[in-house]
Amino acid sequence: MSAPTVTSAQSSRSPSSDRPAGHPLVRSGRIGVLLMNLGTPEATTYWPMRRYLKEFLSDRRVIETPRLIWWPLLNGIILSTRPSRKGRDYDTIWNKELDEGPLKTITRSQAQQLAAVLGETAGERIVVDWSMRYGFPRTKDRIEALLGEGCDRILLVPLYPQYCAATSATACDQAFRALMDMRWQPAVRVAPPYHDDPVYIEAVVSSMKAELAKLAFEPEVILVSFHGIPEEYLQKGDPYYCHCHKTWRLMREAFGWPEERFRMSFQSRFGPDEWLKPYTDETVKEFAASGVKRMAIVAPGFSADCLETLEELNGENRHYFEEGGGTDFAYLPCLNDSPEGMRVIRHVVERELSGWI
Ligand SMILES: C=CC1=C(C)c2cc3[nH]c(cc4nc(cc5[nH]c(cc1n2)c(C)c5CCC(=O)O)C(CCC(=O)O)=C4C)c(C)c3C=C
Ligand SMILES: [Fe+2]
Ligand SMILES: [Fe+2]
Repeated sequence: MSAPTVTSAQSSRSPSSDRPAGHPLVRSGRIGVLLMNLGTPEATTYWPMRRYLKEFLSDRRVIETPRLIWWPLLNGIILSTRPSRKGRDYDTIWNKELDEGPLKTITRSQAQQLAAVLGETAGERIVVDWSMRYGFPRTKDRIEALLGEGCDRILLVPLYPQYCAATSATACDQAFRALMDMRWQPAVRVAPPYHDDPVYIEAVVSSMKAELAKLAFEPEVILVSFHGIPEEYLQKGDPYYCHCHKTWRLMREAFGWPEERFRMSFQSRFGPDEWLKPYTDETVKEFAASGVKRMAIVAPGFSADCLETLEELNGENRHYFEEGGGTDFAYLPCLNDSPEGMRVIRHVVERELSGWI
């Protein structure tokens, strides 16, 4: 397990002069910032993969199918076959040096870099940490660590530009569950989604332009791919589709390309239900079938590269395009811990800390 705490200082203040004899000393006066992402398996072998998928796919925010129907499916066919198959996919993108998924490596680096920049202005007052909704580091453990560091105010930052109950809300649920049995709860704020924030749009577009400038070809079409969700979640009121659509529209306007050359799609369909359309894999196959030879793909909904981008987009979908007759395929990386990516995280965090610092 990793040791994730990233602190910009070790000391804290306590209201000791107001404390009667015998009352326990609780450190206070500092502000915690918790970057929260999705999570990744601890290893690519069967049992760690199974534990990760079981935790993920048992989340009612992710799978809303009635338990009576879902449990036999999950514990029967899904958890006996998917761990090995997906473990092989994770093997292709695994960070061998640190023996972990790239999502973890990148999220840790984002937290470390954020701690460094906030430390320059706020000194010892701010403590930055990071946690995962599934697997490790656990949100509960990191919130307890922040309290131990003297944080009586915590800013929760779900690292999802577009809000979705299956990602942003479940990350917050996990944090709120940790607070439920605390006597002295910290004051808590939640950073809102940033799908239409000009700083985010500008960062995504300038990062894309820089990546495109490195290519030996100009794509005929750019596909903006977002992680999908079941269609039904949209009908039930989830704003995710609208957030994705707005991000795509603002990116296209900033990019200045017509709709036919700047397309949008949804990836990672799971199970037999209808998911948000158009599907990424079908769109890529259609491009190739209609004679497109050069394309680029980008996934602005992911704040860090992961299985869904490195393997599914840059592996699987590249293969579909080339197999269908395409000649040049470019995957444009996520913002990650790049200067543009850190500019976005810092901007969101500093804005949401206003009044606290
Ligand atoms: C089955 C339902 C799923 C929903 C709904 C869903 C929504 C959703 N997920 C992300 C971001 C990521 N998902 C990742 C992997 C992943 N997603 C699902 C299922 C759903 N996701 C599964 C089962 C998996 C694991 C891999 C697999 O078995 O296919 C990841 C990658 C994590 C990594 O370790 O690299 C991310 C990130 C979003 C943004 C989203 C809805 C908006
Ligand atoms: Fe997912
Ligand atoms: Fe996938």
